[in-house]
Amino acid sequence: MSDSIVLRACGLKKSYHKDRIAVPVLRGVDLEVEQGLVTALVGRSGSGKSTLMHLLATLDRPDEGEVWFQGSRVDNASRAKRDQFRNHDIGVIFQFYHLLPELSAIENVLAPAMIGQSFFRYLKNRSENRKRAEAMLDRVGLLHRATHRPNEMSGGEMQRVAIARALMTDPKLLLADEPTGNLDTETGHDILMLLDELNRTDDLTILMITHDDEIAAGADVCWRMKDGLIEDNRAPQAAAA
Ligand SMILES: Nc1ncnc2c1ncn2[C@@H]1O[C@H](COP(=O)(O)OP(=O)(O)OP(=O)(O)O)[C@@H](O)[C@H]1O
Repeated sequence: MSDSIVLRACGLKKSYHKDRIAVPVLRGVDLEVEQGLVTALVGRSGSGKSTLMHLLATLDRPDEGEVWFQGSRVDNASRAKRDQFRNHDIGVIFQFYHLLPELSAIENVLAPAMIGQSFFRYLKNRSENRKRAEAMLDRVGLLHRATHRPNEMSGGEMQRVAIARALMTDPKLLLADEPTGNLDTETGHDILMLLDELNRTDDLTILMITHDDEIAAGADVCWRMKDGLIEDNRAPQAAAA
């Protein structure tokens, strides 16, 4: 794998089963994500984008094919290696934020540190973890909402908390599944600006799933998906045309 490719999918296939009948959703997907770029994966609803993202994040396993991260195969790695990959190497954000409703903003941001470290290590690093969580909330402009719970925040604020949480472990790659899909146009634009800034200033590599051609047009690279296959990979402006 070339050094500049952070994540690569080769020949990914996935079917869901309904009444013992296999429904193919991914039919042999090849995809590459280049270091330092914002890559868009664009396709219509039902084309298989979220299924693919789950496989890339090792939240689910492919029926066939491979997922490689920085030269190591992750789809069939040991549970410990997949945990390491999910908890440290990548950050994931979703359309509906997936925040824990009982926890405040800062507790949500701290959650990956709690999951990724042993209990005793977490206790030992408690003040360091807290400082990092505060810094991440500050990074997304929400330190003043640290003690607020999700039901006391707007959609845009919840997505910022989710981004801060994803940044907590200093990931090399951010996977974003329709990050603006639940937001009004202006708030969605603010979130895209924040992601763009994280890419440019913090050198965060981003793979963003979207059904919106206009959003894809803002990416450095655009992969277009149709019916469980990558249709093409071209400059985003051309893809949006
Ligand atoms: N757990 C499941 N069981 C059965 N079928 C599923 C399951 N998850 C997804 N599917 C089907 O797989 C296909 C692809 O779904 P997926 O969510 O990956 O598409 P998508 O491109 O992300 O769509 P959207 O933009 O609407 O989220 C759809 O036809 C969906 O109905």
